[in-house]
Amino acid sequence: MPFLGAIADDFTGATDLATMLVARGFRTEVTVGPPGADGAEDGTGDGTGGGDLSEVDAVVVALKSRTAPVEEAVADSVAALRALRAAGCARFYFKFCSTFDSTPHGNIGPVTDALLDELGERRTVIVPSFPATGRTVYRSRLFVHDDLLDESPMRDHPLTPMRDSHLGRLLAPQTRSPVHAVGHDTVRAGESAVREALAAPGLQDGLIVLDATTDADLRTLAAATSDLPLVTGAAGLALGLSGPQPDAATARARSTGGTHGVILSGSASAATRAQVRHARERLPHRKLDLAALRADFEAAVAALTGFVRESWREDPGSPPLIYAVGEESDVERDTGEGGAEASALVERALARCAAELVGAGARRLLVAGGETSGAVVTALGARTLRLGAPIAPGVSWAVARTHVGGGRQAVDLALKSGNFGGTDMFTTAWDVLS
Ligand SMILES: Nc1ncnc2c1ncn2[C@@H]1O[C@H](COP(=O)(O)OP(=O)(O)O)[C@@H](O)[C@H]1O
Ligand SMILES: O=C(O)[C@@H](O)C(=O)COP(=O)(O)O
Repeated sequence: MPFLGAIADDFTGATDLATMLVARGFRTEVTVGPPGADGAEDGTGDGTGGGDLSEVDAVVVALKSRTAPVEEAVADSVAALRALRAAGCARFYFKFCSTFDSTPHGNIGPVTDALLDELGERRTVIVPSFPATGRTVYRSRLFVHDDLLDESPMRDHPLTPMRDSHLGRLLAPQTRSPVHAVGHDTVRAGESAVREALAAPGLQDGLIVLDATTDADLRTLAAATSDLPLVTGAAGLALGLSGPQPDAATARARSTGGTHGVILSGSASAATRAQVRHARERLPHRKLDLAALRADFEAAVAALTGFVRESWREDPGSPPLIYAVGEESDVERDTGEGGAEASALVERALARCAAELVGAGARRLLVAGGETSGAVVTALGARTLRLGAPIAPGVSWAVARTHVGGGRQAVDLALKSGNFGGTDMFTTAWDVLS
């Protein structure tokens, strides 16, 4: 029976948090949408990602709510919370992005307010820090490696441009709750000091931004907030939680053992572009040809899947790469029709390739990019992912039960956030499966 229920505002964020939970000894399942909705539990209980929730310690609901209209994000998050409570969860975690991706309208503030209302609670903490991926919070300012958030590449994010780094100022226009802060001096002084700070009469109501610059700080914060029914943050805070399994190995789902692999990258992030360039030197690869896809979508997809099948025949040990962006200039930047059309076309093409290739025998899929991952998981008809071997901070393999073309197939699937992973991830991720 799950104890911890989490709500993640995007797909890669869900597997990021789930990666951390498995490392902490929680058998963890990611559900696409609320558990129980649309057949999310298929009741097979066969350990391939479609089992019943009595076999897991934590459930992470993957939503697509980060940039959805506020009302939709709130409604989806509250529905997820209700489903998690109905599944037996007693503690809750709202996972948002470690770069606090949001606009002055939301969605982090309104969703947090709504979850508190639903639980009948008056306060929670805000902890985006995740030092393993370079995100730290000091005096309420969010850093991305050496840069303040608003001086990092997030400054020019197309959907959620982050033009401030002060979490109190970012949150205030989004929430009807008062916003407070507990600074790093208190956090460094340890769990009792933080508990004492949180016990202050002025902090019984509202959203409390907590500083953290190291993993040790996050362990302190997790311990000091263990009695809060709801916490919020990136995945870092979960490193201070302790699951019921004796170790991570016991908590992990076993790989399907399938062989043929493929990498599908729709991400335009700097980290992914470096991974693409590294892989191009070492793996069979094809770049998506947007003109060809526009001219004859079916023929262009068939050419790509044909290339992958041919690569498998020639060298079954080298997973081919299909990618959209190798250099920044590959992105069609038109803000009007052209840009929207290009990104939708790329998502549609990679999603179709994924479905066709699983039909053709692909059993290990590494997908780069949050939006891309959402499109691929949807095309594969996967309703649950049972987390397995870790690849890098925030990225793991998972066992997904796919429903493609009337057939059911368990595959190993890794969803990589654009910003995560070392340069050699596309060539080394497979090692932990074998
Ligand atoms: N050449 C391109 N031109 C325009 N949009 C593209 C191009 N290649 C990929 N995209 C789109 O960019 C978006 C990337 O978002 P995502 O998959 O979340 O990864 P990331 O956030 O790491 O860039 C997707 O919608 C994808 O379809
Ligand atoms: O917390 C994080 O940074 C990630 O889990 C995450 O949410 C990243 O989002 P995308 O870069 O849009 O995949």
